[in-house]
Amino acid sequence: MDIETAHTAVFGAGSWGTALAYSLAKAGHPVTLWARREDAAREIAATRRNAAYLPNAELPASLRVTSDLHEAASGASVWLFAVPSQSLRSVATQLADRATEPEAIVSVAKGIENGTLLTTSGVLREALPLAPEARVGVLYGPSHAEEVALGQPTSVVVSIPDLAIAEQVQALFMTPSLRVYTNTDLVGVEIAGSVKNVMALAAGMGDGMGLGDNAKAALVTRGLAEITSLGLAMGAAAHTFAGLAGLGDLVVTCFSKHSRNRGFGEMIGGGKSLEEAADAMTMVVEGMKTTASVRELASRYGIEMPITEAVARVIDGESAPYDEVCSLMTRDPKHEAAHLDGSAFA
Ligand SMILES: NC(=O)C1=CN([C@@H]2O[C@H](COP(=O)(O)OP(=O)(O)OC[C@H]3O[C@@H](n4cnc5c(N)ncnc54)[C@H](OP(=O)(O)O)[C@@H]3O)[C@@H](O)[C@H]2O)C=CC1
Ligand SMILES: O=C(CO)COP(=O)(O)O
Repeated sequence: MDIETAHTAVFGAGSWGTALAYSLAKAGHPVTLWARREDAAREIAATRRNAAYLPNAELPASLRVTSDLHEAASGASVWLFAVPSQSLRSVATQLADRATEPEAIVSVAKGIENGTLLTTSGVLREALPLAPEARVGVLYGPSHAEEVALGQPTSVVVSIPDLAIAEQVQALFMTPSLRVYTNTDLVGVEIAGSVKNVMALAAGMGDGMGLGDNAKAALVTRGLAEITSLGLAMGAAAHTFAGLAGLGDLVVTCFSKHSRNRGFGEMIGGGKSLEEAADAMTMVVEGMKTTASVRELASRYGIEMPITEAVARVIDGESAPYDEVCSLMTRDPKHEAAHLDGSAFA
């Protein structure tokens, strides 16, 4: 891939797809942004702004926008999927016939598909069977779109099985304000980046209930223990959970004012019903559906995930956030590193 001329198709014109398309275009790379609605594509193209999802970025004139999926894919060396994880399959399937064309296929959607329990690269491998598996991966890490659009320093990680391709994608996305690392532990990066949304819902509930910094620090730490134990059981490398997709993304999502997952949790913790909170959201809250998938994965791999269970019970309307805090605090005593020594949470 010639980094200077490589054309990227960004599928999904929400906040993250728009921010990444903006970053690439501003760096001088050819980019086409696909929006599923024709009116949205027309408005973005005409105003050079995505008023609904990322109003602060003025999109370069070079950035093409279309609602025609095949037009967006045409001639692209990199396919970047930026639609919600539960919609990824339906979008990718439409491109199945031409999946041999791109040199890299990258998901930035963070979630675990309901039913199949697949991570997003797994969904792409199934939806695009003609694509060589070594070219399919993810770009994850602590990266709120609003800050990327402002050029605030941000570091992310690209994970694609073929390291040479990962390094090309790394070079393509690198700018002075967007630093990209590589990591070949795809399952670890995806589990870390997806399960953190469950923890961010819990962090937000704590914020809504007025819990303090001690509680948030404990949640992040024990949340990371849960994520790590699930990831290790699924074959991930331990170092990933201390990296950008692990600790990095967990911290930013649990603390940031920009996080939709944390914000949604805050409304629930503050006493809003699930319906009221959903009505107040205009953007995707991935953790809501991913929680059910993570709960099933925990059961499949025999991993105890008490925070995930607590979030799932609140989402299912089986209990209230404060009751779950009390239950978590009064569980049986444990060794802090039980999840690392193979004895699991006996
Ligand atoms: N925002 C961020 O800072 C970051 C987001 N991510 C991840 O990126 C993914 C996308 O999130 P984000 O851009 O923030 O989401 P937004 O809620 O900002 O936008 C969602 C976008 O997806 C489109 N969309 C929704 N449903 C479908 C569908 N069924 N088919 C096709 N397109 C659809 C929406 O189109 P329409 O307007 O027509 O509904 C909209 O363009 C998520 O997995 C998220 O976790 C990752 C890192 C950072
Ligand atoms: O993944 C993200 C930041 O890295 C975005 O998180 P939210 O979806 O909670 O806003």
